[in-house]
Amino acid sequence: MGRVLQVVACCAIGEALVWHAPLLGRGTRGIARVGASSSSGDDAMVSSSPEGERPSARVLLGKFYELAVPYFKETSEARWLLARVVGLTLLQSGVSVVFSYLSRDFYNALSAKDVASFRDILLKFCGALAAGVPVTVLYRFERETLALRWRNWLTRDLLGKYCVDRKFYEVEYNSTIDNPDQRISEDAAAFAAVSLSFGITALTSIVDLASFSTILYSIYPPLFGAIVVYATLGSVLTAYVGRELPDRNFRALRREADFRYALVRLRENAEAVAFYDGAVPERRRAQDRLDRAVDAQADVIRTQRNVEFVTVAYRFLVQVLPVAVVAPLYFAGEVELGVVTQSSSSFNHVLSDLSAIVTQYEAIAAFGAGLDRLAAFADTLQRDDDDEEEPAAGKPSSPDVVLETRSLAVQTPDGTKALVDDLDLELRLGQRLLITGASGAGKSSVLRTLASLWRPKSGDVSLVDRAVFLPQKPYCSLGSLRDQLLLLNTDDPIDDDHLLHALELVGLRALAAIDPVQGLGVTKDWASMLSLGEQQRLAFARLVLNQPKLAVLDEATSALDLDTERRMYDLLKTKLGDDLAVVSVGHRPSLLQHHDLRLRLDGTTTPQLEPITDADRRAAAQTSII
Ligand SMILES: Nc1ncnc2c1ncn2[C@@H]1O[C@H](COP(=O)(O)OP(=O)(O)OP(=O)(O)O)[C@@H](O)[C@H]1O
Repeated sequence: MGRVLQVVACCAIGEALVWHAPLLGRGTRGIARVGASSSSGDDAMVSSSPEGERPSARVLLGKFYELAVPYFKETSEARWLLARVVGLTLLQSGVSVVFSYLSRDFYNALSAKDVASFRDILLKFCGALAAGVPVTVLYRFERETLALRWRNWLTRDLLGKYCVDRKFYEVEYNSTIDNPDQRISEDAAAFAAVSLSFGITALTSIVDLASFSTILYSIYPPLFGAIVVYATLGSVLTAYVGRELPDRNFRALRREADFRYALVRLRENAEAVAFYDGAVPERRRAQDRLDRAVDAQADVIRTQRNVEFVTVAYRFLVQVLPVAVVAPLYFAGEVELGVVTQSSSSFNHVLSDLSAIVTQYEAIAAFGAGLDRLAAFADTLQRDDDDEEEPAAGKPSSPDVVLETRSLAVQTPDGTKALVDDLDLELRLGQRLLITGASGAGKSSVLRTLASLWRPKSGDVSLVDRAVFLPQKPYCSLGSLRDQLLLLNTDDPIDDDHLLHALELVGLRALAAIDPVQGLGVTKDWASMLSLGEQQRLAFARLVLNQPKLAVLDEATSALDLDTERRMYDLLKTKLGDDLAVVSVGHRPSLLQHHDLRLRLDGTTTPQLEPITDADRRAAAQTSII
């Protein structure tokens, strides 16, 4: 019975549902995580709950409330639209009742061969059509408009929370949430459409139930009793036969997402897999996951078959049951033929209102799964909001200081690895600091902490406002060549001559000539078209255009030849000179030429800060790595 209540609590009645299993299974892990390892057959990818552990009806209802209500609380337009939809829903039910009576009179006139009444009813029928058609059309239009606006609001709300304070980074690296992209786009849209569908059908059902029950009762009270017994029996029997269905549905969704993720990994890493000749293990892995998904789906369809034995018999029986109950009255001449047909159509109406579990068992279970996913995502965004303050850096104590750390201790976000202890650093305009150390020593982690991506274990970081970080992996946004150059200058207008000059300085002027008509407006998939070195040079062009006070470069020249590396650092020197401080991370000895201070992470947690001398530079020139 708990399962029955759970399903009923999700919503009273459902009709055509769009939130289907395939939709939920359409999963990709976040692109940034594609290179990361995924646990084999990890079923915890789709839902926030572990396999087999679905939230209770009460929890689901709470989640539904939290997701659904804010839109209607916050915008008066939403309330008006909802009011219109509710009004049209009631009118729509009224239209059904009117047609039920017209149909009764129609058949009565027909069986009595009463031509005058028949004509009269045909006229009434045309009048009812004139009123009923606009109601039906507008009902659907307003309802879809509301679903669209609700989706828009919900998606914007999630997107806003996701993009604020680098939440996308938190979600990607510090949470168990998979596929945030899918949740923001597809799950939010499905939530709005399905919730509305459920809400409206629930309302329609209540109104229908009241009006058609009255009709049934007025025709013949035992008919009303028959329907209550029939619907109750049907619902209980279906819930019992299909009791495994929600869990099996959940499992099938997870495994489908697992399978899709294996394919996405292959697509995203196509070049690396081709170089490694790794298609065979990738295929084996994908096939394993496909097998698991197919097994889970086979379980689902077996259970569905059993449920269908009940539901199909139920639907067939209802064709004759009301007529069979009223037939004795008709044979006894106590009611006319129209009453028999009206009782049949009213019976069908009431039955569909009472038969939520029978008709929508699978759909409601799928809705619960989707709701759980979306709510878990919203919770994560909200939880981070309620957490302690973001680890924002303070401001340096003096105008020519661009970066200061006081007793800074750095550790990995999970707290398992202490990387740096007690770092005191003061960097002034014009100074150039190189951070060196073995792979895995914590160089990038120090930069992440300086950029406030990671919370310091202890100590403070102060940073000028105009600081720019270039990550190890170059980044190109979607958009034109101009957009790539202005990535750091989204607010300042910069004319095309300056942009072209910056391209010239980094040896990429030819990019503006790819399309002579569009010039800087040319749009390509820059990340896959440009070589790694070209993307790194593009990043230097951005620096020149942005003119920051502090540039933090994480192996930003690793893909460049030594000559180009020198030209890039010289460019910063000639263009920005003493108005810029630089912090670089790198392994190459050549980098010593471009820096005057060195922070050595030598495997202990105590970093060594030292000036770089000419002797160091000469000695380093004899080695291949520093
Ligand atoms: N999000 C994370 N969670 C847990 N450990 C992490 C995380 N990110 C990095 N680490 C670990 O922290 C250590 C330092 O990583 P970091 O990227 O700072 O090294 P690095 O010195 O920059 O190395 P490389 O020169 O190879 O780029 C590594 O052992 C790494 O595995």
